[in-house]
Amino acid sequence: MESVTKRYPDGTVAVDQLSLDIPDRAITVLVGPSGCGKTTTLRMINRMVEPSDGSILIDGMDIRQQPVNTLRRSMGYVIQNAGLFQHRTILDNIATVPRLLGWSKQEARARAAELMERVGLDATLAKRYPYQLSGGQQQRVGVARALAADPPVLLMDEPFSAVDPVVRKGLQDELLRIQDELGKTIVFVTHDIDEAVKLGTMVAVLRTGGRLAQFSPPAELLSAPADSFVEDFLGADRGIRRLSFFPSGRLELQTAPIVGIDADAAKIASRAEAPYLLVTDLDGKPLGWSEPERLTAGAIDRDQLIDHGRPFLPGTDSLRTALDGSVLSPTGWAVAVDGQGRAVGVVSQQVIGEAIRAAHGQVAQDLGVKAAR
Ligand SMILES: Nc1ncnc2c1ncn2[C@@H]1O[C@H](COP(=O)(O)OP(=O)(O)OP(=O)(O)O)[C@@H](O)[C@H]1O
Repeated sequence: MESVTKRYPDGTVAVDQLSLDIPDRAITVLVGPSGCGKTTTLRMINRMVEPSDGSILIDGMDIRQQPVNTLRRSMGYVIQNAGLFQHRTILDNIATVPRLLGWSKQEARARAAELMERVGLDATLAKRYPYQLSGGQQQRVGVARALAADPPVLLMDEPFSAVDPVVRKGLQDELLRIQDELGKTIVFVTHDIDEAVKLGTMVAVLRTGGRLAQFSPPAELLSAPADSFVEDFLGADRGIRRLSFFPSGRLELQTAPIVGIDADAAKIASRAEAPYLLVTDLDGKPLGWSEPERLTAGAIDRDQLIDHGRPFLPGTDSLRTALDGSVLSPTGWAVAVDGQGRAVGVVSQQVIGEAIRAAHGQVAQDLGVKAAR
């Protein structure tokens, strides 16, 4: 987008000289307060709204150089409340665009069935009508319909705003999974900064009047908000949320404080220096903490153990999850597990704190290098 401005006939400037370099095969999120011009920006990309000034290029070509129908066919469009055709079955809703493109009914329905599976909809829903589906299921249908003709670009306007937080999280995870498989160029509008940070490869924060406040990867947004508007918009627990982008894989784990529930007296005695021991079942899965002097060899009482909090997977989970585990555990130690849930080590809040400080230092250094360039 090159200096794109939209002035509506009544004089409202919805978007003001917006320039954005939207990366392909990634998710770019437009976020900002109500009325800041997000929807207008999105609709200018598929020419539902024409810019008053500036130009929009895709792969270097001005979008005005091709017929509007050709342009729109290359772009799936998903809106809040899915916007499904109420009188068509789910399968036919999804098959709409392939049918418009001249596919046979059979081909279009086969494609629709494939997409239902891809977006996590059970095949038994195919014959139902939209009103017979939950809000979350309807949104999945909306996504499947937008993907039906396999467009390279997907425009999504607050697609998950109308569903409850749990369903919303499921839809977000599903979108990330689908994106991993399909690699579309997605422009996603939301007013929810957490959604933006979770989904975006790049996040454009807009302020009222359609002006760009910041355009950054989410980790950078959280680390270095451009000004007080962005900082306020990011909210109070920015520091904690930022930890989601720091990996936990390099945390130094201790294995000495781990003992099996069948541990004998000698073993318990050999570990007595640790303030707490993590007791595991015979498969190695964590059961809880205990102070070594409280453990009776051969007869460890599960009911006496202290809750071990939520374990984390080193390498997969972030430092935020590790810290959360340590905060939830009354001992202040977090438990690391493998994919099977077996304890592979434990780590203290102090060590996590050191890792956080090191990660902050690294980010500051990276940002410094970038600023100097
Ligand atoms: N057709 C129109 N005519 C005049 N003004 C309009 C028109 N459409 C939108 N606007 C105005 O343009 C501004 C931006 O609207 P837009 O819908 O793009 O914002 P938004 O960021 O998507 O808002 P929301 O989060 O509330 O959906 C608002 O002030 C809005 O009132």
